[in-house]
Amino acid sequence: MPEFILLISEQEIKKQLKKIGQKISIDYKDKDLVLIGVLKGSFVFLADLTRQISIDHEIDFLGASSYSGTSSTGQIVFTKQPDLKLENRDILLVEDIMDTGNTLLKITEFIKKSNPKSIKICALIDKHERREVKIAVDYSCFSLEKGFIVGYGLDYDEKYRNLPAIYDLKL
Ligand SMILES: O=P(O)(O)OC[C@H]1O[C@H](OP(=O)(O)OP(=O)(O)O)[C@H](O)[C@@H]1O
Ligand code: HPA
Ligand SMILES: [Mg+2]
Repeated sequence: MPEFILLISEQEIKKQLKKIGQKISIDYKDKDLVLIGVLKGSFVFLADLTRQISIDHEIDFLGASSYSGTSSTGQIVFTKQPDLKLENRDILLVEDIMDTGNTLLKITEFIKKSNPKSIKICALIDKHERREVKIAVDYSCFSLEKGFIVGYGLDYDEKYRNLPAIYDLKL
Protein backbone atom coordinates (compact mmCIF):
# COMPACT_ATOMS: atom_id res chain seq x y z
CA MET A 1 0.00 0.00 0.00
CA PRO A 2 1.41 3.46 -0.84
CA GLU A 3 2.09 5.78 2.08
CA PHE A 4 1.46 9.54 2.00
CA ILE A 5 3.63 11.71 4.22
CA LEU A 6 2.24 15.19 4.69
CA LEU A 7 4.82 17.83 3.70
CA ILE A 8 2.78 21.01 3.24
CA SER A 9 -0.72 21.54 4.67
CA GLU A 10 -3.67 23.28 3.01
CA GLN A 11 -3.25 26.22 5.41
CA GLU A 12 0.44 26.62 4.55
CA ILE A 13 -0.33 26.53 0.82
CA LYS A 14 -3.05 29.14 1.23
CA LYS A 15 -0.78 31.46 3.24
CA GLN A 16 2.10 31.19 0.78
CA LEU A 17 -0.12 31.72 -2.29
CA LYS A 18 -1.46 34.90 -0.74
CA LYS A 19 2.12 36.23 -0.38
CA ILE A 20 3.19 35.21 -3.89
CA GLY A 21 -0.04 36.62 -5.37
CA GLN A 22 0.62 39.96 -3.69
CA LYS A 23 4.21 40.02 -4.93
CA ILE A 24 3.13 39.25 -8.52
CA SER A 25 0.45 41.96 -8.30
CA ILE A 26 3.09 44.53 -7.34
CA ASP A 27 5.76 43.36 -9.79
CA TYR A 28 3.36 43.29 -12.76
CA LYS A 29 1.44 46.49 -12.01
CA ASP A 30 1.41 48.45 -15.33
CA LYS A 31 2.48 45.32 -17.26
CA ASP A 32 0.52 43.14 -19.63
CA LEU A 33 0.44 39.94 -17.58
CA VAL A 34 -0.51 36.58 -19.09
CA LEU A 35 -0.42 33.52 -16.85
CA ILE A 36 0.26 30.31 -18.77
CA GLY A 37 -0.59 27.22 -16.75
CA VAL A 38 1.36 24.09 -17.69
CA LEU A 39 -1.13 21.20 -17.85
CA LYS A 40 -2.04 19.01 -16.35
CA GLY A 41 -0.28 19.46 -13.01
CA SER A 42 -0.78 23.21 -12.59
CA PHE A 43 -4.59 23.26 -12.76
CA VAL A 44 -5.23 23.42 -8.98
CA PHE A 45 -2.35 25.82 -8.29
CA LEU A 46 -3.33 28.17 -11.12
CA ALA A 47 -6.97 28.23 -10.02
CA ASP A 48 -5.95 29.35 -6.53
CA LEU A 49 -3.10 31.66 -7.60
CA THR A 50 -5.18 33.69 -10.08
CA ARG A 51 -7.60 34.57 -7.27
CA GLN A 52 -4.72 35.99 -5.19
CA ILE A 53 -3.62 38.33 -7.98
CA SER A 54 -5.37 41.67 -7.73
CA ILE A 55 -4.30 43.24 -11.05
CA ASP A 56 -5.90 42.55 -14.44
CA HIS A 57 -4.39 39.57 -16.21
CA GLU A 58 -5.24 36.94 -18.78
CA ILE A 59 -4.96 33.15 -18.53
CA ASP A 60 -3.97 30.54 -21.05
CA PHE A 61 -2.69 26.96 -20.94
CA LEU A 62 0.03 24.87 -22.49
CA GLY A 63 0.18 21.07 -22.14
CA ALA A 64 3.47 19.22 -21.63
CA SER A 65 3.98 15.66 -20.52
CA SER A 66 7.07 13.53 -19.90
CA TYR A 67 6.64 11.44 -16.74
CA SER A 68 5.83 7.78 -16.39
CA GLY A 69 5.67 6.65 -12.77
CA THR A 70 8.25 8.57 -10.78
CA SER A 71 10.72 9.21 -13.60
CA SER A 72 10.95 11.35 -16.67
CA THR A 73 10.96 9.51 -19.99
CA GLY A 74 13.20 12.33 -21.23
CA GLN A 75 10.69 12.96 -24.07
CA ILE A 76 8.65 16.09 -23.50
CA VAL A 77 5.46 15.96 -25.57
CA PHE A 78 3.43 19.15 -26.06
CA THR A 79 -0.23 18.20 -25.71
CA LYS A 80 -1.68 21.72 -26.05
CA GLN A 81 -0.40 25.06 -27.32
CA PRO A 82 -1.50 28.47 -26.00
CA ASP A 83 -4.39 30.15 -27.82
CA LEU A 84 -3.65 33.80 -26.97
CA LYS A 85 -1.26 36.02 -28.93
CA LEU A 86 1.86 36.30 -26.76
CA GLU A 87 3.92 38.80 -28.76
CA ASN A 88 5.14 41.75 -26.69
CA ARG A 89 3.32 40.51 -23.58
CA ASP A 90 4.59 39.65 -20.08
CA ILE A 91 4.39 35.89 -19.70
CA LEU A 92 4.41 34.13 -16.35
CA LEU A 93 4.64 30.34 -16.69
CA VAL A 94 2.75 28.65 -13.86
CA GLU A 95 4.04 25.16 -13.04
CA ASP A 96 3.31 22.72 -10.25
CA ILE A 97 6.91 21.51 -9.97
CA MET A 98 10.39 22.04 -11.37
CA ASP A 99 12.33 18.80 -10.92
CA THR A 100 15.01 18.02 -13.55
CA GLY A 101 14.16 21.40 -15.11
CA ASN A 102 13.90 19.92 -18.61
CA THR A 103 10.18 20.65 -19.07
CA LEU A 104 10.46 24.33 -18.17
CA LEU A 105 13.61 24.76 -20.24
CA LYS A 106 11.86 23.36 -23.30
CA ILE A 107 8.70 25.40 -22.67
CA THR A 108 10.69 28.61 -22.20
CA GLU A 109 12.50 28.03 -25.49
CA PHE A 110 9.17 27.36 -27.20
CA ILE A 111 7.44 30.48 -25.79
CA LYS A 112 10.41 32.68 -26.75
CA LYS A 113 9.58 31.99 -30.41
CA SER A 114 6.36 34.05 -29.94
CA ASN A 115 8.48 37.14 -29.10
CA PRO A 116 7.02 37.98 -25.69
CA LYS A 117 8.26 41.10 -23.86
CA SER A 118 9.27 38.98 -20.84
CA ILE A 119 9.08 35.39 -19.59
CA LYS A 120 9.26 34.37 -15.94
CA ILE A 121 8.52 31.20 -14.03
CA CYS A 122 6.28 30.70 -11.01
CA ALA A 123 6.46 27.20 -9.50
CA LEU A 124 4.57 25.75 -6.57
CA ILE A 125 7.52 23.46 -5.79
CA ASP A 126 11.16 23.91 -6.67
CA LYS A 127 12.73 20.48 -6.06
CA HIS A 128 16.52 20.29 -6.26
CA GLU A 129 17.94 16.78 -6.02
CA ARG A 130 17.32 15.75 -9.67
CA ARG A 131 18.04 19.11 -11.37
CA GLU A 132 19.82 18.53 -14.70
CA VAL A 133 19.76 21.97 -16.30
CA LYS A 134 20.58 25.45 -15.14
CA ILE A 135 17.26 27.27 -14.95
CA ALA A 136 15.90 29.46 -12.18
CA VAL A 137 12.43 29.79 -10.67
CA ASP A 138 11.48 33.47 -10.33
CA TYR A 139 8.56 32.91 -7.94
CA SER A 140 9.00 29.75 -5.87
CA CYS A 141 6.30 28.91 -3.33
CA PHE A 142 8.07 25.96 -1.68
CA SER A 143 11.58 24.61 -1.97
CA LEU A 144 12.15 20.87 -1.39
CA GLU A 145 15.28 18.76 -1.65
CA LYS A 146 13.86 15.39 -2.70
CA GLY A 147 10.98 12.92 -2.68
CA PHE A 148 8.20 12.17 -5.16
CA ILE A 149 5.48 14.67 -4.50
CA VAL A 150 1.74 14.22 -5.02
CA GLY A 151 -1.47 16.11 -4.31
CA TYR A 152 -2.76 19.60 -5.11
CA GLY A 153 -2.58 18.79 -8.85
CA LEU A 154 0.57 16.64 -8.78
CA ASP A 155 0.12 13.03 -9.83
CA TYR A 156 1.67 9.61 -9.76
CA ASP A 157 0.51 7.90 -12.99
CA GLU A 158 -2.47 10.32 -13.16
CA LYS A 159 -3.69 9.58 -9.63
CA TYR A 160 -3.71 11.65 -6.42
CA ARG A 161 -4.10 15.06 -8.13
CA ASN A 162 -7.24 15.52 -6.00
CA LEU A 163 -5.47 15.37 -2.62
CA PRO A 164 -5.92 18.79 -0.99
CA ALA A 165 -2.40 19.14 0.43
CA ILE A 166 1.16 18.22 -0.66
CA TYR A 167 2.53 14.77 0.22
CA ASP A 168 5.69 12.72 -0.25
CA LEU A 169 4.62 9.43 -1.84
CA LYS A 170 6.30 6.28 -0.54
CA LEU A 171 5.58 3.34 -2.87
O1 LIG B 1 11.36 19.36 -14.23
P1 LIG B 1 10.92 18.09 -14.86
O2 LIG B 1 11.74 16.91 -14.45
O3 LIG B 1 10.78 18.17 -16.36
O4 LIG B 1 9.48 17.75 -14.24
C1 LIG B 1 8.45 18.67 -14.11
C2 LIG B 1 7.29 18.38 -15.02
O5 LIG B 1 6.83 17.04 -14.81
C3 LIG B 1 5.46 17.03 -14.49
O6 LIG B 1 4.68 16.89 -15.65
P2 LIG B 1 4.18 15.47 -16.19
O7 LIG B 1 5.02 15.00 -17.32
O8 LIG B 1 4.01 14.53 -15.05
O9 LIG B 1 2.76 15.84 -16.79
P3 LIG B 1 1.44 16.25 -15.97
O10 LIG B 1 1.62 17.70 -15.58
O11 LIG B 1 0.35 16.04 -16.94
O12 LIG B 1 1.34 15.36 -14.77
C4 LIG B 1 5.23 18.40 -13.88
O13 LIG B 1 3.88 18.79 -13.94
C5 LIG B 1 6.13 19.29 -14.68
O14 LIG B 1 5.52 19.75 -15.86
O1 HPA C 1 7.87 14.84 -7.60
C1 HPA C 1 7.05 14.85 -8.56
N1 HPA C 1 5.74 14.55 -8.37
C2 HPA C 1 4.84 14.56 -9.37
N2 HPA C 1 5.14 14.89 -10.62
C3 HPA C 1 6.42 15.19 -10.88
N3 HPA C 1 6.97 15.56 -12.04
C4 HPA C 1 8.24 15.79 -11.79
N4 HPA C 1 8.55 15.57 -10.49
C5 HPA C 1 7.40 15.20 -9.89
MG1 LIG D 1 2.58 14.13 -13.90
